[in-house]
Order: sequence, then structure tokens, then C-alpha cells
Amino acid sequence: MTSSSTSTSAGNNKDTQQHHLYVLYGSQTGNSEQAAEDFCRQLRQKYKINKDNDNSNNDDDDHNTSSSFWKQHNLPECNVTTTCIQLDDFLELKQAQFDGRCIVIFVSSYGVGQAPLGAYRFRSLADALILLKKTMDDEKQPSTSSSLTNTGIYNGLYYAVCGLGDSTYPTYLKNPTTIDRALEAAGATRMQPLGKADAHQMGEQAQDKVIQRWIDDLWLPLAKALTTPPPPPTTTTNDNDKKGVMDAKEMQRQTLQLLKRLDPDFKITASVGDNNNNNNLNGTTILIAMAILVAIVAVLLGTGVIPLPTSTSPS
Ligand SMILES: Cc1cc2nc3c(=O)[nH]c(=O)nc-3n(C[C@H](O)[C@H](O)[C@H](O)COP(=O)(O)O)c2cc1C
Repeated sequence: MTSSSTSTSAGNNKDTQQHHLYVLYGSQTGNSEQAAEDFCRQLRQKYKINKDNDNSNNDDDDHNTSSSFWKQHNLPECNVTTTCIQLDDFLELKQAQFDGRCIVIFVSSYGVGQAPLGAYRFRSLADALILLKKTMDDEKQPSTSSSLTNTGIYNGLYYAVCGLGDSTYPTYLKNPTTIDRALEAAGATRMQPLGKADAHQMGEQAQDKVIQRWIDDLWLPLAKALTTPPPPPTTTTNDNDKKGVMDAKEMQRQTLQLLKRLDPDFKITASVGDNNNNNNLNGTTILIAMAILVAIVAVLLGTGVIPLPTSTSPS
């Protein structure tokens, strides 16, 4: 499936902050996809901005108080839009646009601890990020090995992963665990611990109940992450210990570069291509080059440097 849906938590007001959240999923039999969609639907209710003291429009849930979630928690009011999309579609169709500073992931394990449908590419990205981190750690001097380093690609990105699996498999939650660790290894900040929703459990520990509790626990850390002003951005990963925030465009560029290295067939659209790659001619550059060429030919013809073809009349 390659569909995505975008929705918003509230109407627009000029004083209201605007934030965008990608809700990503990888799902073989639909459980993670359902959880992601439920999350987006609940977010619209939870984060909605109520008009002050307007209780006339009573909804059938417990969130319809005169004070919004934001006010209750003393946070600046936010209009949060979400895009619910498969993990690999985020990389391929959205070209890894990390512009919202936050991502929330619902993903299962399939096969033997492998990725489910629509998450293979994201999993290979995760494996590569972990390998990159390991290589960096191995190269570090023993005297400094105690200080944590990361690849720095996702410094400044907030994330949370809810994993779905089945504890009867020896590879229980292997895929969500790998993705969770990879994002941390790349410098992203975990908003809350990995969710462990086990299809084998019943009662209070049943998969859907665990997912709902994980979602309920996320509202506040997510709201804080969305409204915390980011430190000044950096475009370098050289000094990882500085933990400077990576510019979103740079996160995107480095992710796409890595994906291209993992799979040379991976398509990077021209508009988000490698900034350092001068082979990326855009439409304007080509038009200007053509205009200059036409002007040069006109001058050469006008000055007689290039003779005009003489017409021969039929005898
Ligand atoms: C063929 C098959 C393989 C599975 N492999 C794993 C596995 O390796 N690790 C795990 O934790 N769960 C495994 N599961 C359980 C699923 O992850 C679990 O049912 C989950 O709820 C599916 O969510 P989804 O519909 O979003 O894919 C497997 C299930 C099936 C049917």
C-alpha cells in the first residue's frame, strides 16, 4: 500500500504554533497500521484547541473541557497536522522529509525478526545506522570509549516507537527494537521507551490495551517535544560530542545519500538531491544556458563570423 492521509488537530489562529508530525507504520496484517490510524484520530481530539469557555459543542469524549490540553499543561497552543504513512513510503515518496522534528512509529516484526510489508527499506536504513555507530565506536580510542557518541545524523529529532510482536517467537520484537536503537544511534531523542505490544497476551496485557496505554503516555512528552524551541542548527556531524541539532534538510540529505549507497536504484528526486552534487541542473539553469547559447549564435551570425546560408534559385 502506498497511501498516506494528512489531518489536523485544530483550526488556524495567527497566534497558534503550527507543527507537523509524521506517523509512520510497517504492518503485515494490519495491526500496526490500525494503531497508527487510531493514534492520528485520537491526536485530533487530544490536541484540539477549544474556544475559551465554549462548552456548547459537546463531543462524546472526555477531552471536551473549556481548557485545551495545551493550557492544562501550560504549553503554547499548537495546531498539529499529521501524515499517516508507511515507513518506506516516507523514504521513497516523501523523500525522508524530517521537517517536523518529531516522528512516531508503529511497527511489527515478521518472518524471523524481519520487517513487515512496507518497512524493508527503513529496516535496512536502521541496520546501516547501527553499523555506522558501531564502526565509529570501534575507531574511538579506548580512553574515550566511555563517552557516548552517535552518528549525529538525527541530532534534534524526537521519536517514539511502539513495537508489535508475539512473545512465542524467539525473535520477539526484533524489528521494532532494531529501529528504536538505530534512531538513538543516529542521535535522535527517544520521547518514551519502546512500546512492547504482545499478540500472545490477554486481559490487561493484551496487545490493544498495551498500545493504548503507550499512546496515552505519549501525549505529554510529544506535546513538550513539539513546543520546545530547538537549539541552533548545525550542518556538520564532525563533532558529535557537541550534539548540535541537525538541520532538517541536512537530515534528509544524509538519509537519502545513505539509502542511495544501500541501493543504487533508490530514486532521489532532483529537488532534494545532494547539495554538493553540481550535476543536478534544475530547470532555471537549463533555460538560462539555452538563452545564452541563442544570444551567442545571433551575435556570430550578425557579425558575419558565421556566414548565413545563401539561397540558390532553381535554374
Ligand atoms: C509468519 C509470522 C511471523 C512472525 N514473526 C514474528 C517475529 O519474528 N517476532 C515477533 O515478535 N513477532 C512475530 N510475529 C507476530 C506479529 O508481529 C504480530 O502478530 C503482530 O501483531 C503483527 O502486526 P502487524 O499486523 O502490524 O504486522 C509473526 C507473525 C506471523 C504470522
